[in-house]
Amino acid sequence: FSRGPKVTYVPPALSEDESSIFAHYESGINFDKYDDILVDVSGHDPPKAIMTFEEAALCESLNRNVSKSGYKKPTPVQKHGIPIISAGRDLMACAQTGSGKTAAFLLPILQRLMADGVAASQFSEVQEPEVIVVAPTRELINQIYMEARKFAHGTCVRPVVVYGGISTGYTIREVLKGCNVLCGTPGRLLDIIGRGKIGLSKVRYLVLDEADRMLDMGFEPDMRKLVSSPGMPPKEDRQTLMFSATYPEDIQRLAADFLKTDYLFLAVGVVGGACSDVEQVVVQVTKFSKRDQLLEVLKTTGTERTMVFVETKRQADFIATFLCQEKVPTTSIHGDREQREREQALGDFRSGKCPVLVATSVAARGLDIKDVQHVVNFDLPNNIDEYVHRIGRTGRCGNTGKAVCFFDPEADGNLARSLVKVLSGAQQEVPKWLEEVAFNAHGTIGFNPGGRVFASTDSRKGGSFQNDRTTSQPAAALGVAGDDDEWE
Ligand SMILES: Nc1ncnc2c1ncn2[C@@H]1O[C@H](COP(=O)(O)OP(=O)(O)OP(=O)(O)O)[C@@H](O)[C@H]1O
Repeated sequence: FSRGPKVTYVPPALSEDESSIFAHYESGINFDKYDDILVDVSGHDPPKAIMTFEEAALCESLNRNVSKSGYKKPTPVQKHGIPIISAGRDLMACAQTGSGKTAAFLLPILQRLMADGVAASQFSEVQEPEVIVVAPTRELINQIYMEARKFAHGTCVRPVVVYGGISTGYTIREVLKGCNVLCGTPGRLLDIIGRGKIGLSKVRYLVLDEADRMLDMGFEPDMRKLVSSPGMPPKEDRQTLMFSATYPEDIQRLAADFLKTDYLFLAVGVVGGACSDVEQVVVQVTKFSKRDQLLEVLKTTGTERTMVFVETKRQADFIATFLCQEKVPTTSIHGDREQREREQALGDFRSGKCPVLVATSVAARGLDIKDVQHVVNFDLPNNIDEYVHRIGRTGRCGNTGKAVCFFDPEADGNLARSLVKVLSGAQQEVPKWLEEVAFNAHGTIGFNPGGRVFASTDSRKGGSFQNDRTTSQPAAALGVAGDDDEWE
């Protein structure tokens, strides 16, 4: 697993200060509208949803941590997901970006560990975690770890995080101090397991966040390796939980290999639908006009936090340099930057020191950053699901946001049709010219811009997917992650 020179980076020690552990932003004006979203639970005998956190019957310390986090009532994925997980069922859950999927799995898992009196083992040469959480990028797994650390605060349960780009020696020392909830990116996780530092026989929960990404061609082999690692309980003897905002149908089918046959499928809203709290604007551009138009957009957005997505690592550096020259305080994140730089960039963006972050798709999924008002798709991804994740960096937790996308008919024609569908599915205005591009690109058959575009459907129901995602192409083949970008 070691590529290039030995990594020595050790992340700065985390603050033990409660105000920093529980720092959070407020839910937005549309938080209560979550209640209006249609929810579909399919599969045999699903447990009843809860309406309040009290009904989740969390232990005192978890309850305290939930309220210190500013959570007053559960979001739909939490209302349904928490009792499903507490009932011991396997779950494939799909809910829109920013709607609280992380707490939906962390809370019932931590509750079970607490109820069973699980306590972090003392230092030991082999650690045996009860929970394994995997996610596709370093920054995302770190964020999930921070959430786990927050909810487990003041309890005996110890979460640990492992990911590429930081010193392996340091990582192993952290694991050996005690580890109940092991959060990791696949490569580093398998590395540490392969070194004999982790025993898997006590694993009760396996969580795949951004599950469709974890099971596409890029990561599927790692996931198969993980579940067939020595000691890992078979799916019948563990609980497997999958979360994402998007689920191509073929990935759903493949996911079933990892789940018990009676798993429940939870769809909050339309599978793969964009969050309607994000205002989406599509601007027609040419390859040569993009840079000026970006400046134009940034002028009107001022210093509000903006993420600019580009296709390649080179392009990310290039645009970030260009913006700095234009006196826009900008930083960048992509797979060629060292981990120290990536964390610094994210930190500067989070704190507002650099209000503009130029990113490849490495930052498209899961990142939850306060006050991101704008997302600009300077380059469009080739895959509509990736677009949905990218624009979901704004408009989170009932807050509103705006996404501007530059559409170059020369280069982006293949996305026109699915973009029209996503726009209309989220009740956004569809420009006439875009409809025309979509129409010309694909002819009339099956083209239905105004109609219902996505079925929120469990693939077991068979064939009712009406979207373009019937085959998920691997991120690498599509250039999703900025062609050659590395995810973990
Ligand atoms: N019940 C709640 N009340 C208030 N805030 C909440 C609640 N649940 C989650 N949040 C907050 O909402 C934000 C978004 O949650 P989270 O990151 O889990 O979303 P997500 O569904 O995983 O999104 P993505 O698809 O982008 O990964 C976080 O800041 C989280 O702390």
